[in-house]
Amino acid sequence: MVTTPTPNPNLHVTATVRGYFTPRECERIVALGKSQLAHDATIMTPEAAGPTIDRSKRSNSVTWFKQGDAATQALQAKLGRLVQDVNKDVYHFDLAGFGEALQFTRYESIGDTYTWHQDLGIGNTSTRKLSVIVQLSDPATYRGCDLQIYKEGEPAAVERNQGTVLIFPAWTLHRVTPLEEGVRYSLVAWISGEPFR
Ligand SMILES: O=C(O)CCC(=O)C(=O)O
Ligand SMILES: [Fe+2]
Repeated sequence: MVTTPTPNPNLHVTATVRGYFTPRECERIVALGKSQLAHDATIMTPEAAGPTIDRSKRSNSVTWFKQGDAATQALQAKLGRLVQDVNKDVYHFDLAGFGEALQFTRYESIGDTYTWHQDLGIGNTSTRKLSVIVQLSDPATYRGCDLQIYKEGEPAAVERNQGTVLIFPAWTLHRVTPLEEGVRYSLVAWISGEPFR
C-alpha cells in the first residue's frame, strides 16, 4: 500500500523565544539550582549498561530539580505552556509531557563542555521528542560555552541572551563549546511521548 503522508515542514527548525524568562526569574532559578547538590554529568552509550562519566565528551555537572516541589511545578507549568504552543505551530508531535526531572546544568570550571550529541538515544532517553533549553546566564558574564546546533555541515550559534528559550527536536545534533571564562548555567527539559508520530 502506498500512501502519501502530509509533509512536516519544520523539523529542522530551532524555535527561539527571546526573553521568555526575565533576568530576575533566571537568577532565582540559578539560586535554586546552586543550593542543591551537583553531580558529575553522564552520557549514555550503546556499549555501557547505564549512564557513564566520560570527561572527554561531557565535562560539567548537573542538578536535578526535585519533582513535585512548588518551584519545580511552577517552572514546568511555564515551560509547558510555551512548549504546547510551539509544538502546535511548529512540530505537531504527539507529546505526553515532561518525561524526566528538569536539569540544572552547571559549567563552572574552565574547559567545561559537552561535545556533539543528540538528546534522543537509548534507554530512558529514547522517549524524548523535544529538547528545551533556557539560557540562564547573562552572556556578558562568561566567554566560550556557546550552545551550537549542527546545521548543514556547520555549527550554528544560537541566541545567548539570558531568559531565551530554545526548543528543537531531540534528535538535533548540538554541542556546548568549552568554557573559557566565568560560569554558565542552563536549564534543560525534555518533552517525551510514545514512539514517534
Ligand atoms: O547547556 C546547554 O545549553 C545544553 C546542555 C545539553 O545539551 C544537554 O544537557 O543535553
Ligand atoms: Fe543536549
